[in-house]
Amino acid sequence: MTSPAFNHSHPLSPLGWNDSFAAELPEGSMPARVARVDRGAADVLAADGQHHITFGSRVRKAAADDPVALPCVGDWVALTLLAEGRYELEAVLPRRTAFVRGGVGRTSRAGLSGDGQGQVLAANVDIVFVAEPSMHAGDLADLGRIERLVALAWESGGQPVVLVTKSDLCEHELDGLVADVAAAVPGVDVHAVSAHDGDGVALLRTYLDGSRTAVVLGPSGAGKSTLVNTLAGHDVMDTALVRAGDGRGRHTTVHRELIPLPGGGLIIDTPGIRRVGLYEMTDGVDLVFADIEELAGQCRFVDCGHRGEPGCAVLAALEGEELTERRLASWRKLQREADWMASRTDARLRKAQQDKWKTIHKEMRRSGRNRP
Ligand SMILES: Nc1nc2c(ncn2[C@@H]2O[C@H](COP(=O)(O)OP(=O)(O)OP(=O)(O)O)[C@@H](O)[C@H]2O)c(=O)[nH]1
Ligand SMILES: [Zn+2]
Repeated sequence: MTSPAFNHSHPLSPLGWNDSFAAELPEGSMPARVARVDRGAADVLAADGQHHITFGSRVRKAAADDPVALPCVGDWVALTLLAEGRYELEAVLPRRTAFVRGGVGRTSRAGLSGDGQGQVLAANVDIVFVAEPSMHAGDLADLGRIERLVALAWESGGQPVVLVTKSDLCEHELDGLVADVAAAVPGVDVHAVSAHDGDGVALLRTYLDGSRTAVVLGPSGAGKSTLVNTLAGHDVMDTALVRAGDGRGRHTTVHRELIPLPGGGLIIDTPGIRRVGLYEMTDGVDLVFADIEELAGQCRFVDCGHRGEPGCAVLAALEGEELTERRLASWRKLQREADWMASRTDARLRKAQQDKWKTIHKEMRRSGRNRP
């Protein structure tokens, strides 16, 4: 990730504003960050406080063509002052990262274009905390679920950080568990945290240095709310202190989804991002399973299915115990899901699959195999 020169003196710096966004701001407009979106209108945080604003005609038109163009929480937007003295949302500045649900082609990056079906759940998220409880209903942390959510995090363009939560409840050797988790997500930081003991919480804050924006993904009961409340220093679901970049904000009780933290940095917390499952996932899967992808590249046959073909490097690694059965199965499962997801949205692939099935059905009719 590029880290543009940071202008600490700008009143919006605490909300994550930086030179790379500033370079995209249309002349004569005012920057603001979207804290919440509600049917054609948004609550935004600007240097002079919070505004409730409507979308301009250009934004409405773009969104009608492709919902991915709709402003979403975390977006940086350009406001223009209308003659009657109120602001209007004139443009969404290019997103650096985005969580996009469905409908986006393989080639589009960070939600910049779609096929008319996609929805952006959160934008400009720098850090994706993946929370997985150390113990879950008597079971140890679920590695498969961690792999899936980390793949999703890579896919968004953000940096994943895995948190083994509720570490105080771990009935096994915690260091061993953290090592197992780390082995499942090469290149990703893994930390044990406990909101109850406060263990690891200070470390979490360091990821938000430089006014970064984070989300917390994870299953129900992983302790996401507890962590967000701990970082916010209060119960964010009840009242929120609306504070503009310069600290001169007003106090309101509006529930916002973009939460500036007292220690610096921001958290985006929405029902959609909490329920994030496995959406479009292609690059992300490749990154989480970079080790297997590399092995697969060494197989004798380029189209090796790793199911017993001669010269298969993947199965050799399995035999040599460099690779576990669990991890190979997890890779196959996520790849199947990723292909299926892509096939739903990639019209060309969809057509190819239809043709394939047509051929198969034709074959079946010819051979009489579909008859009882
Ligand atoms: N022992 C222990 N319990 C915790 C910890 N963090 C959270 N809990 C408890 O775990 C339960 C679930 O925590 P939540 O923060 O509501 O979990 P969540 O991930 O937000 O769950 P959903 O809202 O269902 O998505 C609550 O009863 C918390 O008090 C921790 O570090 N240690
Ligand atoms: Zn192979």
